[in-house]
Amino acid sequence: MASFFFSGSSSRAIRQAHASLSSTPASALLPRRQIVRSIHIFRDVAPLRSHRRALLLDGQSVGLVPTMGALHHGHISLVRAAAAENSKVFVSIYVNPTQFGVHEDLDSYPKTWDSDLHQLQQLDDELNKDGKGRIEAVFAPTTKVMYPTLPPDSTLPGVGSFVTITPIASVLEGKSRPVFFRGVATVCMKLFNIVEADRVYFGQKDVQQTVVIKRMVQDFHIDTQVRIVPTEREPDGLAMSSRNVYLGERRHRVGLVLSKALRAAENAYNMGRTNRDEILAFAWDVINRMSMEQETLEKTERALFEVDYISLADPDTLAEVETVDPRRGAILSGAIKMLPLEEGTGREKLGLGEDKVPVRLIDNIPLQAI
Ligand SMILES: Nc1ncnc2c1ncn2[C@@H]1O[C@H](COP(=O)(O)OP(=O)(O)OP(=O)(O)O)[C@@H](O)[C@H]1O
Ligand SMILES: CC(C)(CO)[C@@H](O)C(=O)[O-]
Ligand code: BAL
Repeated sequence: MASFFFSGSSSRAIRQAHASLSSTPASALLPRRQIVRSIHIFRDVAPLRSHRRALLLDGQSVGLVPTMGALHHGHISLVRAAAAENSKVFVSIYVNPTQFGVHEDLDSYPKTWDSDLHQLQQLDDELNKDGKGRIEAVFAPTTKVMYPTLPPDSTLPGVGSFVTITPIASVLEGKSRPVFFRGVATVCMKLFNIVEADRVYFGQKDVQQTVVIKRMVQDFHIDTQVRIVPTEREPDGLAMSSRNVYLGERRHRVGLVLSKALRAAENAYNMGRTNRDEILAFAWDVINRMSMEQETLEKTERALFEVDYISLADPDTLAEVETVDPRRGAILSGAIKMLPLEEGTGREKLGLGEDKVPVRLIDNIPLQAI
């Protein structure tokens, strides 16, 4: 049975974390004496580093899974992938302010610390039984730890030490979220420097993030290998995402339009089409039909959405392509914004925040090279 061990934290942080843990039914179930092993929780850099150094001297390999918490099956699949090829897995949980624009959802970003720890603990018990690598540590830094000299700045051009990767970071997601990839690259550079992992794990769901991180690792000669793990989906096809907790059943059902549209375009490619307009027409057909259908419904029945982009792009540069070269493949991706519900019925299952929070959904499908 795994348990948690607070390593090198300030006493206040320890008390807070214990208070948080002790409120979970899971921690109440932990046996009092039979503690076989602990997952370390680090809040600061120095104790993590000395622990990491000991692992290095002991010949252990380390995989890092960066997250913003609110863990779901997508995150769990990343941890599984890390445990399959490293003896020790570090999971970071940190909601990084510099990747949120000033009007974005930093304040409402879901935080589920107790459930996150519980899931990691359960997974670690399972990994132990299967003889796989183990979850060694959770790194949950404070913002003062991550941004030690200046408070984090989400404005442009902004004040502080930043990593910028251009032009990849300015297209697609970067166009709508201009500070996003600067924040992601900056915090990942910090995490990579702190943990010095042999391998780092990212989800295909955030495809542009994977391209930015791979480029950063290459250009800055960071000594780690970047692994990309396939997108985990709900049974109906919706890509799992922490923000999905804000989708009630109506917005969830309508939000499926994105994965369906991308799937239709993928089918067109698989049937031999390579021309951009022809492939994307299949996606737009699905979207336009859903959009028109929603507009004809009553406010109590519909869920409106806005399309940000539907893209067909090169897998390495994310530059839009006119024709897919089947030897290279391509990335089909899209983003839509689910608008708040206008009127409820009083009978349907609502999401967190009663479906009043706008939700950005992103998804992508790699078109395979053949
Ligand atoms: N459905 C998924 N399948 C595989 N990996 C995923 C999935 N969702 C997220 N990840 C990966 O988990 C890592 C941490 O992501 P993050 O904590 O932001 O969760 P998220 O679900 O992407 O949240 P958000 O709602 O903010 O997009 C990233 O590498 C991300 O790509
Ligand atoms: C990589 C990451 C943890 C950086 O904050 C975040 O962008 C995410 O969760 O995908
Ligand atoms: N998964 C990427 C984090 C974000 O959207 O803020």
